[in-house]
Amino acid sequence: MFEKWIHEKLEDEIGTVRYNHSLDVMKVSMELAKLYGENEKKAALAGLLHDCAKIREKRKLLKMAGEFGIILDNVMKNNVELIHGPLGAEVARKEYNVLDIEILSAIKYHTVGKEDMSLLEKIIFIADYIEPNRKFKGVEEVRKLAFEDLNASLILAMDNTIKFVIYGGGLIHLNTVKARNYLKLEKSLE
Ligand SMILES: Nc1ncnc2c1ncn2[C@@H]1O[C@H](COP(=O)(O)OP(=O)(O)O)[C@@H](O)[C@H]1O
Repeated sequence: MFEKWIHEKLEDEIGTVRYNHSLDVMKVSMELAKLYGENEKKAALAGLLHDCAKIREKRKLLKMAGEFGIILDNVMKNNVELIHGPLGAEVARKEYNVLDIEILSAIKYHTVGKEDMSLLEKIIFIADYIEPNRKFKGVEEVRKLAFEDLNASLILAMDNTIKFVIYGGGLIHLNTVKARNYLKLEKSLE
């Protein structure tokens, strides 16, 4: 769907398993875009590139974040895996020539979310959570809900993630708390 070099570079950078996950996220993102009236091509590109900075080596991740001038908050310093969102937006812009700020923002916030998310941000967040190879407990319910009530599916996914992180003794990213609270308030006004 996109130029061959994009696919080749992506697979080379993040490995075949992550690349295949990205293709699945791309497909689900397009389905959701069609259902909820978002631009399918934008959803496809954001879905494809959402993990473009998913680098395993902690040192390389931190080095790149430094080079791109990304300011790390305490939660990101504690769990460097979370850096791949904001770093991904920078990599997508500089290395994959993505200029669309809505796509870049969807990549940036795909793991932790943010307060008052756009439709595209919501779609990429939930597509990453429900793509067909995700097998964890509770995913079925979120998967079903995503096609019936997008906001409700996001709340459930965020609740699950918050519980999962607490269970593992980790730090919850504040964006996720803000995103969840905003969605809950929004829902109560529906
Ligand atoms: N909102 C959050 N706050 C803190 N940690 C989180 C949050 N969301 C995800 N994490 C943690 O960050 C890591 C990466 O998450 P994610 O990118 O969703 O994983 P995956 O590799 O399955 O795509 C996981 O270990 C997860 O526990």
